Amino acid sequence: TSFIFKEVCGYPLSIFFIVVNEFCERFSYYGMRAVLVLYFKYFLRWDDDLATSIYHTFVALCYLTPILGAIVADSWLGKFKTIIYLSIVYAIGQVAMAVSAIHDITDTDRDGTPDNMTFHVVLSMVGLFLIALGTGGIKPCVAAFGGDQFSDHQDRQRRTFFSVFYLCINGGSLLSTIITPILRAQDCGIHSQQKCYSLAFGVPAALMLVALVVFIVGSGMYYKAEPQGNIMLDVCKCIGFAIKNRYRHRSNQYPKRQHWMDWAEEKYDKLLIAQIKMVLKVLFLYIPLPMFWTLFDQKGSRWTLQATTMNGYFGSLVIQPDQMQTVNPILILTLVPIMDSVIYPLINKCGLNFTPLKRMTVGMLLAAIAFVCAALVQIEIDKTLPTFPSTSQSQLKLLNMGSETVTIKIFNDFFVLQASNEYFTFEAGQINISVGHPEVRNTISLAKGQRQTLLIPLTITDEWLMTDDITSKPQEGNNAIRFVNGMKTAVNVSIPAANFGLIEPFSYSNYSLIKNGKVTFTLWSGSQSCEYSTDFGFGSSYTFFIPSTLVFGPNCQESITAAEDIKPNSVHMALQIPQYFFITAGEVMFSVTGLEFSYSQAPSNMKAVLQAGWLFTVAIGNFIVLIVAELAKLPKQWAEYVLFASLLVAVCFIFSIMAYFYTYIDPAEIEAQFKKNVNEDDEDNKHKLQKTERSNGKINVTKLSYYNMA
Ligand SMILES: CC(C)C[C@H](NC(=O)[C@@H](N)CC(C)C)C(=O)O
Repeated sequence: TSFIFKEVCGYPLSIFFIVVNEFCERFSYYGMRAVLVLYFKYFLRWDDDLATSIYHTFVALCYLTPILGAIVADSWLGKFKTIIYLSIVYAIGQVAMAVSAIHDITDTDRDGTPDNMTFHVVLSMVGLFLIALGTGGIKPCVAAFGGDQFSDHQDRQRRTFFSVFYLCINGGSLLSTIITPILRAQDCGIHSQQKCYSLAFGVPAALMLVALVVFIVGSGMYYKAEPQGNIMLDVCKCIGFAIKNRYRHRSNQYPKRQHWMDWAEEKYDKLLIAQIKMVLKVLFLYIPLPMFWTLFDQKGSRWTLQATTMNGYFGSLVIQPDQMQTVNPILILTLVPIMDSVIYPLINKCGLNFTPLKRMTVGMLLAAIAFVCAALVQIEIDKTLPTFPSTSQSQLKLLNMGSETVTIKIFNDFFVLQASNEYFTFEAGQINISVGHPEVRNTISLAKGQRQTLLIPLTITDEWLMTDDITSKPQEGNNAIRFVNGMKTAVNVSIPAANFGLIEPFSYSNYSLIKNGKVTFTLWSGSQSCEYSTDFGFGSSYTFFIPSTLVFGPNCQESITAAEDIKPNSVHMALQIPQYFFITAGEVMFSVTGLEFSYSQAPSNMKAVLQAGWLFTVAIGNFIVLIVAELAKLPKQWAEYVLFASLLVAVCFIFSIMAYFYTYIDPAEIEAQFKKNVNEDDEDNKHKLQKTERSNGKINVTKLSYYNMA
């Protein structure tokens, strides 16, 4: 096909449109993904489990659909048309998501909640399906289409293109993951103001349209390789025939052939057989690769959970656990240029031959180191976690509402207490407690595996109360707060984000989860009020005690006491930076190199197919996380991190052996030789092929005979 070829600084101008398209597309994808779980939870009102499973199913689908897109591109429509058509599907999906998030559409009673939830659920599921089809479908095509724009002698420029392409992915995703949560937090609506999910999905939809328009604008400048028929069908038939033919000739009387695919020679073109050999060789090399993604993708799950047990105060700046993930794209934006312009040239200068497969091996090792760092951080966190009771133990603390001294007697031991801020652990199911003079004795039954607080009333002859306390760290860095009312009148406690309700005299509220930062509680009793302000960190639990002596008014703050049930997180989130650094350095060496490697080693008619194969390793990696975590069920999180690191080191060892035996090829050169010799006698071919050997990870033409068996 004809196209206008323009070059800027040695690079085809067309790639400008491709990288801008990728930037906008990744903005659209990651921006939508950033608010998706919250949309499920707060708009569609799904529970956490359903929201999480649908989210992961969607992400997995996004890495399975590339196979479909690649087959359509390489066998039928070509990459250009596939990108256009699937981008339209993608944009429709994004628009469907934005529309599904407009609550006013079905809010007939105008109370701010949709009245026909089925409409919103169905529309958003259709939207997500179209997005998965679009984003996955175009992904292998865009990268391969970008690679196609370079001619055979532009190896260096093509490598730089893949680095810039990766920068755009991360630039787009970084911006959108910052912007869309801000948009979501705005209020919008026609009849009532609600959180603006429609805007948070609408902006990614607009960016996808921009991506499409930018791609179309560059249309006249692209080199568009024509698809060569239904290549995937030919490949399958050819492989099937080779296997059948080999089986038919299994007896020793038939001479062996160099490669099992050579058994297809009777029926299939030698060029096709050679191309299939190239693809199979690379796909074989891919087998160990999912393990890298298994570790890589735990940034969003295990590492974020780890961050929820850490302290996110960076001076006056507070970093939320899930925001730590943005460290990855930020580091990508700095590490890719450093690697390309400093580290790799330096390694070359030292005379080391740092081939793509060696880079990928080092990338895997760096990811394993990242997990060792994560394990070390986890050990530090574990030291600060409270010891919760085992199933045979009970824990008890006391809250003495009066001023009498409390004496606990267990067998022959005595404790003299006003109140206990610490939990006592008991193996016994019952304990005797004596209080005051004259003594009031009580036998308390303890609940196994539980933490409880014994509330000793002001008048000790009144009924004693036992509360069930929290037995795990509050989720997502929240703080679990409750109030005990020691007054003779009911008290209402509220903060702007939560209402603890009316707490009856000598009673207590349920726990409420509140975010970190400064919080002011307002206590009401009749027309009297009291304001109590305090600062919360991450992951703590407190029981606030309102004493009978509380005097409402400006100085009431001092009378209220806080019992710390669970200490706030003390290990700082900054300690996660080394693990992020190593995993991102690993990503640059593994993923950027792998992207380029998959392109450069693929035959011309199966470039997108190999890109899809590369992305398929990401999908498998995600499944392995689920399987290993489920099977291993290690009691300690740090042990699981060490297990994953060890598995990756083992896989890395296997990969390095496979890589050692891999010979780099130049598919274009091999294909050119075939085309040149197409009319010549096969026997002559063997001798005509040059036996030049260009190693250094580039091409080994002596291997041409391997692909060109006569
Ligand atoms: C193959 C993908 C996993 C690669 C790529 N992801 C990244 O570059 C990440 N560093 C982005 C980050 C925001 C998770 C992609 O194409 O999305």
